Amino acid sequence: MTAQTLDGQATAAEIKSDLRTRIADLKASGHLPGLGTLLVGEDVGSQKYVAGKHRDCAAVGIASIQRELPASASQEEIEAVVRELNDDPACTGYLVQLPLPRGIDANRVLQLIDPVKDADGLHPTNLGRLVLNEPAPLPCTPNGVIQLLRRFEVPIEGAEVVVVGRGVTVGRSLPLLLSRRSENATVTQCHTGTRDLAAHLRRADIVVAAAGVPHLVKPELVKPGAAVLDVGVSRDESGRIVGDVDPAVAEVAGWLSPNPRGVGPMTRAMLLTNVVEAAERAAGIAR
Ligand SMILES: Nc1nc2c(c(=O)[nH]1)N[C@@H](CN(C=O)c1ccc(C(=O)N[C@@H](CCC(=O)O)C(=O)O)cc1)CN2
Repeated sequence: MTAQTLDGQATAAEIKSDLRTRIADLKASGHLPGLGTLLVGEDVGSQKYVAGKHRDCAAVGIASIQRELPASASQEEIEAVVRELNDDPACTGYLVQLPLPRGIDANRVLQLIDPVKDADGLHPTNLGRLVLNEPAPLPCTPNGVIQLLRRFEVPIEGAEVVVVGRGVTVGRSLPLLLSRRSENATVTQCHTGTRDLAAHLRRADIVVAAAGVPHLVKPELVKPGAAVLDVGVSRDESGRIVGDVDPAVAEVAGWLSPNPRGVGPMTRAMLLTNVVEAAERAAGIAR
């Protein structure tokens, strides 16, 4: 068997093309969406991701507001920029790029973001809304995973899903999304405390690997025909991405997301979607 590729790059391009029309409608009604980013420090990966987000904005017609601080910035300096972005009317949605430098209380920073402008869906109010099943901006990578599964018609209803990882941006909220009535999956969350990861993986219909452990998911751990999504990002000596999934899994799986060009571009497409939806809400445009 050779797995069907869950092509995130192509899917994200389709989503962006749909968003262009909505952005044109917003602009025609005098509402210009603007995405703000705050990048603290010089992490090369984070710089790349933020640059990609602004490239996407330029491509679809969203205005960009880029704020940067050095790695030495204090908690107070970071919080001051967050307050500025809250008050800036040109910035209709924004995010603070994670991770923040060591010593910074990221939760305090996230809590300061105006929930209405939370483009990442990571503000505690919006995560709480997700728990309560109320409308809220959805966390970008988890929503990107769901959209990729839906668009490639991977059966989710009733599926046994294993999510490996419990980080703030993916692992914590993905099980919440997958277990909503609209998805109806049965989800097992695995992490470093899981006693027999192999046993969980072998019975999964869908595996989402977001542990940050290179090639953690090997072909012999995957049920034939399963869908496998590779979210993990590690880098080799030359800076190339090494995912959580051994590429040889393609010989066993029914679907496999490449890495790069799988879930990463979908994360960015979902961010743009959140910005457009927030601008539409502000403009009173119902969808
Ligand atoms: N505030 C946030 N911080 C972080 C998030 C997040 O959703 N919000 N997620 C990750 C990083 N991330 C988004 O910020 C992200 C990761 C990967 C990509 C992407 O497009 N990757 C490309 C490859 C790019 C490369 O060559 O390095 C791909 O997969 O094809 C976009 C965004 C942590 N921080």
